[in-house]
Amino acid sequence: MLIATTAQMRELDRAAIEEWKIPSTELMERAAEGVAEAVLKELKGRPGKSAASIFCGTGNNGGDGIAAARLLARSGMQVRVFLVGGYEKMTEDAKEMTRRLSDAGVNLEQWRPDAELCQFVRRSQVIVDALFGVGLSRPIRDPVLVELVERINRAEALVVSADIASGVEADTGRILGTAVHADRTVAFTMPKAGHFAGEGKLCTGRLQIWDIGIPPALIRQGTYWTQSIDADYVSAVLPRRKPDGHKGAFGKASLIAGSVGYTGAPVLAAKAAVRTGCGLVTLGVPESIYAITAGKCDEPMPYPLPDTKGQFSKKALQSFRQRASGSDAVLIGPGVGRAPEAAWLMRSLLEELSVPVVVDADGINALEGHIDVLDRRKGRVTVLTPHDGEFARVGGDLSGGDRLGTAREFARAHGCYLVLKGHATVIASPEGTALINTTGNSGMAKGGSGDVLAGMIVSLLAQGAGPMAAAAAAVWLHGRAGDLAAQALTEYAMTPQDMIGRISAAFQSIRI
Ligand SMILES: NC(=O)C1=CN([C@@H]2O[C@H](COP(=O)(O)OP(=O)(O)OC[C@H]3O[C@@H](n4cnc5c(N)ncnc54)[C@H](O)[C@@H]3O)[C@@H](O)[C@H]2O)[C@@H](O)CC1
Ligand SMILES: [K+]
Repeated sequence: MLIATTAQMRELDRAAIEEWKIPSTELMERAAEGVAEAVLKELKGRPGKSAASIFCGTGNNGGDGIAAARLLARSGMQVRVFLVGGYEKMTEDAKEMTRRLSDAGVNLEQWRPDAELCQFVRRSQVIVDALFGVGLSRPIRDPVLVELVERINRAEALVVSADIASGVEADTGRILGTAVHADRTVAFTMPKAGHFAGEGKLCTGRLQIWDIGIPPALIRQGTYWTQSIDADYVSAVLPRRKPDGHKGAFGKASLIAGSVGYTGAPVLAAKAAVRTGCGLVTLGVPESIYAITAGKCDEPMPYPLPDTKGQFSKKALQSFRQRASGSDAVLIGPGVGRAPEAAWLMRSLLEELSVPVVVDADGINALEGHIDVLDRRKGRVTVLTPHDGEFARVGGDLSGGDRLGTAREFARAHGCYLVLKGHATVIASPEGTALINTTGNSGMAKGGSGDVLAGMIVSLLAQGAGPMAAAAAAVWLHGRAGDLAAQALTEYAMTPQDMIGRISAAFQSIRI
């Protein structure tokens, strides 16, 4: 799904109102219909037997809530509508909705956490959160608001957020102060990054996009730099398989991985690469672990490279050149260790390889203090796959909490493709585009999971996918395989090996 920025949302609303002469109150009424419909659809009992507490801020998000309250009252629900903030601060449209509400016989009440109101909130089956939308501009600090957000989050009621969970920064997914944890979010016109990225994802609940009547022609005019990755996206970008292709037609991936102490990483990466479809997977490992690696590999082709004290030595470079010539894509780093010669090898490979290179784990660590090596690859394809710790080692600063923005900046500055792994993995390109993944679970946060992903990415690159396509498809399929493994085995017990076994089922869940 294409993701709009708050600036783009404002521009769409403005153009619809000023250029297309669509009354702003009409847009607000449509937004309210979306919220009311979501509430009524989810309601367990009959509307006449149900109560809703509707919390409204003073901006237009609050206006949406006030309008939704009228629609819910009309359905027979017992609604009480609470304004949080001063009446005089309300926008004109929100005031207009207040008049319409009062014409329908419902009053807008000032929120105060007294016993009687709190009692009503406690017995409400539904809470509508219309405190802040894309206009949230600073952290929520007002004690009345902070207490209210906590109250909403403690409540048993179904919580439906209008546009975005209040407290989530729409462009980043950061929580500003505190935030509502919604069960459902009805987002207007287009999704925002905050629905998918960072902690915002956890506050969103089930997301629904609701058309409020912005002309499609206006929406099409925009250039959207961010997208979420879903099954349709993956099936669109996956390299097609030629019916008459032989194994050479599906690419050769060369992996350089492993050390004494890390014998699993190379095998996991290589097996995942095979499972993801490439024709040939070769795997260079330090001599000391060759025998054990060979014993674990059937389809991938392992070979020994010179090592010293169990990690690659400088001599491995020459041997790798001979073995890996003709590769379509290379993966370096899983489990290679951090000894100086192994790190030197990682950097030397980056300097000389002209084919796409995926740099994972200790391959990334080898760039600590040597980021110039990465910069010199500008123009060649490099996919870096750090988790937060590795990202920090190469200068990625996540202290601001904006994973999306930070990833985008890094990719642009260093001319690489960045796969910033974690909850809602972000992928950023040197051109400034970014993707946010929607699959995966905490059962994947286990050693070996990253090796599987790296193998999947290099496999797709070898098959001819572009770097964004390869990264996006691999990340989504990897998460999907993880979700399927969790369903079958629980997040506790599932292993990266189990995920490799479910890559096939992940493929089956998309149109191919
Ligand atoms: N015509 C439009 O522009 C439409 C807007 N719509 C709704 O309007 C929303 C945007 O409305 P607004 O731009 O009025 O913004 P919001 O309603 O999101 O909030 C802005 C208000 O909150 C205040 N505020 C921001 N951060 C605060 C904080 N931390 N503590 C206390 N107060 C804070 C601001 O000063 C401002 O008064 C959208 O998310 C959507 O829900 C929809 O009604 C559709 C049409
Ligand atoms: K909201």
